[in-house]
Amino acid sequence: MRGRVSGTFSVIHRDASCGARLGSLKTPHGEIETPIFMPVGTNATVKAMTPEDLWAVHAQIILSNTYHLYLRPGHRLVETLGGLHRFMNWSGPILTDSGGFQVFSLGELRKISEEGVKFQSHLDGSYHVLTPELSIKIQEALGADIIMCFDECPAATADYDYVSRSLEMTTRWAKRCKEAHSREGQQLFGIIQGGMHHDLRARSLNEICAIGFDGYALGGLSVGEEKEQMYGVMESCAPLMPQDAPRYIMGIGAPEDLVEAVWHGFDMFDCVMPTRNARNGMLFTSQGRINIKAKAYEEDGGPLDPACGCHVCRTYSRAYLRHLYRAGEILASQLNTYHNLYYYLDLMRRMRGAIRENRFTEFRRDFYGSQTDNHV
Ligand SMILES: CNc1nc2c(CCNCC3CCCCC3)c3nc(N)[nH]c(=O)c3cc2[nH]1
Ligand SMILES: [Zn+2]
Repeated sequence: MRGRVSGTFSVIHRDASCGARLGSLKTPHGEIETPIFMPVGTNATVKAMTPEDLWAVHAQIILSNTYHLYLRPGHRLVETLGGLHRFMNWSGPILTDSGGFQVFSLGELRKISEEGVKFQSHLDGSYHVLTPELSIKIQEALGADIIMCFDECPAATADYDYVSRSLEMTTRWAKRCKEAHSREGQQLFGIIQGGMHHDLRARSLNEICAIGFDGYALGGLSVGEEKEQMYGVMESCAPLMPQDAPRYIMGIGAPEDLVEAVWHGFDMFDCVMPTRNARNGMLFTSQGRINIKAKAYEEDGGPLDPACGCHVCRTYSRAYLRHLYRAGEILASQLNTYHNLYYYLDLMRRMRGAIRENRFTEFRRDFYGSQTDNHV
């Protein structure tokens, strides 16, 4: 099975007790230490965070998206203005998703064919056709450091035959993406589908790896399946994936999912949870998740998370954060997002430390013990 195409990723250290590994991924905009969480920046912004805030919470790489930026403001405009890095003033690495998943989760009417996906914009109802070639052209115009193949992510309810036929089309699309990709220095990752069926996953994995990409993603997860199903796919796919290429699981996940995936040997993750939950007052802490709007915090002068070293936890009280949230203040989104991203990125930093010291299995056991998930 062919490994990666370019030599930008290296495994620095493996924890002998499990699949966890420490890696380094070089990009034109800097080097990424893995395992790493990638904050999601849908419309060329990580909502409620300035680039300075992102550096302060130790973000290394952020995500943006073909679907959103193609529809607004348009990828050619972003290209004319110097590309996405210049446009949003983010000088670190950027990864863009290929848009297929968003067409299915956001677009209104959509029709899938061998050519690509015809859809109606969720913004103004205009009709568009997104093809593998156009997706690659958009991502090249945006100037991301890592771009994704255009794929189909079947619904969790799709039956075996549908998933089987879909992965075959995703493989044909992956070949077209690799053909269409010509931007030097920009890495292209392949996406493995196959639903929750281990035989289909192995087939997709072998087909995608045979084409050869700079990195490999597990798609088709975190679409409403049971955790056991998600973990089962991780467990069966990790050993089959090239050892010396980055492994990215798309759309994952909750903190416990990240710990599980790193334990199995995955390197890169993205999820809207830390940013979206922050705006809804759902905050992650060393003792589990808390709902800051709860009355229990009305007179709580203590820090959000005593174990967190972030600016928010060193400066504001839970009572103040609750007040801001109930008052609908913009600052509530800013401070809550800042903390949640700091928590996620600090969790990744602590996992990297545990791998480096060969104690990741203990880290995983202690982590599950700490998350009382009190949901107050
Ligand atoms: C949430 N669960 C989930 N997400 C998936 C995603 C999206 C990953 N996040 C991308 C960001 C989303 C917000 C805008 C910026 C890009 C998936 N993407 C692709 N291409 N294929 C999947 O199978 C695929 C599967 C996914 N499952
Ligand atoms: Zn904090």
